[in-house]
Amino acid sequence: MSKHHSLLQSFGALLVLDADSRRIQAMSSNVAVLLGISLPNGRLPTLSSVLGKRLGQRVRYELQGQQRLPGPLTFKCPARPNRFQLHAYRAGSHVLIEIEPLHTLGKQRLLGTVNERLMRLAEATHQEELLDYLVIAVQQLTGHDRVSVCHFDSDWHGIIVAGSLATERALPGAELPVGRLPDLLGQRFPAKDFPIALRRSYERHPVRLIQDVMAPCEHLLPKEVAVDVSDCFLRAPAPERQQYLQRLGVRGALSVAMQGDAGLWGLLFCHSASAHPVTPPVRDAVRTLVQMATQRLLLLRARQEARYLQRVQDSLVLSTNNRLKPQGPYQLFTEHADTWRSLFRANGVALWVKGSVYQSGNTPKPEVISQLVTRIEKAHVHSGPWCTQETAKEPLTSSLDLLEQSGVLAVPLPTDPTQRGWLMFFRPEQVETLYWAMQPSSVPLPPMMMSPSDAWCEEVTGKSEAWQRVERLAAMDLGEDLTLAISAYEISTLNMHLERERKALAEANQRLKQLAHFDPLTQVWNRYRIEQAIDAELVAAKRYGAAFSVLLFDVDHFKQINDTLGHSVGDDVLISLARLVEGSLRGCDHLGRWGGEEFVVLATHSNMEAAEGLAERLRGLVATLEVNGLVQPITVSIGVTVWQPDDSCKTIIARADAAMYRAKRNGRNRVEITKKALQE
Ligand SMILES: Nc1nc2c(ncn2[C@@H]2O[C@H](COP(=O)(O)OP(=O)(O)OP(=O)(O)O)[C@@H](O)[C@H]2O)c(=O)[nH]1
Repeated sequence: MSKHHSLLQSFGALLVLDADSRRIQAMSSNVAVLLGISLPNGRLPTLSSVLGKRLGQRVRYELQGQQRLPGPLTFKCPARPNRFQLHAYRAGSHVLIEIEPLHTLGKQRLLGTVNERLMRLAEATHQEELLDYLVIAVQQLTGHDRVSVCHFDSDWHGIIVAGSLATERALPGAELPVGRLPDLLGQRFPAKDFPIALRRSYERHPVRLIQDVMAPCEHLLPKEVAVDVSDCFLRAPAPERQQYLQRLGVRGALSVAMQGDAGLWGLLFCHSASAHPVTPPVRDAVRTLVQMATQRLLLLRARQEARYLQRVQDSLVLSTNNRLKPQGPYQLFTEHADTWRSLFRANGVALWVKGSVYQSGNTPKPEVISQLVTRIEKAHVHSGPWCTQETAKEPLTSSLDLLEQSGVLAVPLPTDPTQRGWLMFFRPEQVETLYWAMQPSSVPLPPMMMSPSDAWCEEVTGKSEAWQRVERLAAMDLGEDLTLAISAYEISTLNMHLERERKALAEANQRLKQLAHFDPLTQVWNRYRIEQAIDAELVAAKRYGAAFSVLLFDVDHFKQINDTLGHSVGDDVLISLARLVEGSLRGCDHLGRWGGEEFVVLATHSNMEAAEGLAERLRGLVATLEVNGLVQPITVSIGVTVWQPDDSCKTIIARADAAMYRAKRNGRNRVEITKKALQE
């Protein structure tokens, strides 16, 4: 325990009891004076002689099994006109009772004032308005010379973001106003002014009141009792804190922590150049106002961030739009780069996808962007964004020629498992002048003496504006959306290729089928296909007894046509004949080219009589055929047979063939039939 911990500020008194809250084991040296009681010489008084029997019992009773009393208790001492308030709580193996005098300011009136101010705070719609109102309200309540709100940045430097000064009061007859402290608005305090121990202590005890930095301290008597008074309101400020406040010209101080959702957001300071008493109700009221304002502040910031994220969300139409009409990275980039630049307050944006670089605004050269991608890709393996606001000092970027860009925010796009894409935003250098109220370690001592009210000035160069947490979050959202959009495009392109290939395959299959089943010259079934059809008919006939017939016909003197008029006329004859015959058949009958100038007709559901009739009809039809260059009529000789049980394709064709030869032998241009099975 440091030495100053056994010293207490004189505006209140402290009693140290045993763990049962029965006996006083130590107390501050001012108890008798503060409460107006006389104490026995040389030994410690009883608790009831200091607090009265009833109050002592109450404290003991209410602290049983508890760490602290739920709230302060007030009491009166017969020798004093005012009332007192006490806080009781446990500290190690002791119970501590802190006693403070209550002044005569009407509590009721204070409550009304505080309520009215709370209402006003709750109505604030902007951070600036809220904090301005807070400092004015607190200043009016406490009457300190200067009330300021100090906000911590990510390096724990403090910046004064709101301030209120007392309106100048002149002493009667004096020319100069009293209690003048300089305005600190916009000035900074270095992180070393807020060491971690100090910040921790604010987290435990949000309120710190020092009524008079210079006031002599009260000792704890007897000194041998080891008491931890670090939780005490009344603990005396550490000597270094005292010196610090004195350097600031401050004698009376009240400070209240503003606790954010991620640690200490800032502090509210009340400073006076002279000693400044603050009554417990006022101190509690300030604490309530600050807490309320902090809540409101967090809410306003959360709303502002939500609005920003919503704007980013609204710009994320890519994934839905792109599903309907997929766009490639280039189109997406050209369409949206301007919006992205404005949302991320960047003056350049670049997209790197599979070695291609798309750029908009002020960006480094494409080859530099590619180099940067290679470096980040190696050094930054996780999926979050990477950023710097000081490219010249950042090892990854310091040797790259990023032109005037000092800030980079890069978001990985996992479009491909082996090679991620990157979306990058660039911000230029933003030269900034910082005013330090207390000298930071980064600024050398000023060349000339400065008055305490002057600030140290620091010119910050080589840095861009910082990338806010919400901007980094939004960039991740955008990165995910863009990844989806690019993937959708790649999938649709792949599908298009697949579809094209599928069509080509289907066409090839179709051609193959054509080649396998159709005669290339006449486009009627080929021999293979007509044999298949006859086989199928044979199976059906065997099972159901449905008779069918086969007609085999051959063009008469076809050789002569070829020889006299040429092969191409011969081809034309075969083509025209096949078309004519096929066109005249029933849907259930089939024509096939058997070979050369021989054709087969498969007539289903057909007996001999019907088949003979069909053959005669075809013979007559063929005779009407006219072919360019041919004078004489074309005739055919047709052999007809009908299905017999135990037929095979071979036997039925052989019978038709025999009939056809008979037709040839009997003078051509005629129909012959073979009814019975041929003799082997
Ligand atoms: N132009 C053409 N001629 C073919 C085709 N296939 C076979 N030929 C010819 O058809 C002729 C058939 O002649 P032959 O078997 O002697 O029969 P033909 O001259 O019709 O006499 P008959 O059948 O006895 O009336 C041959 O000269 C074959 O070269 C073809 O695809 N195109």
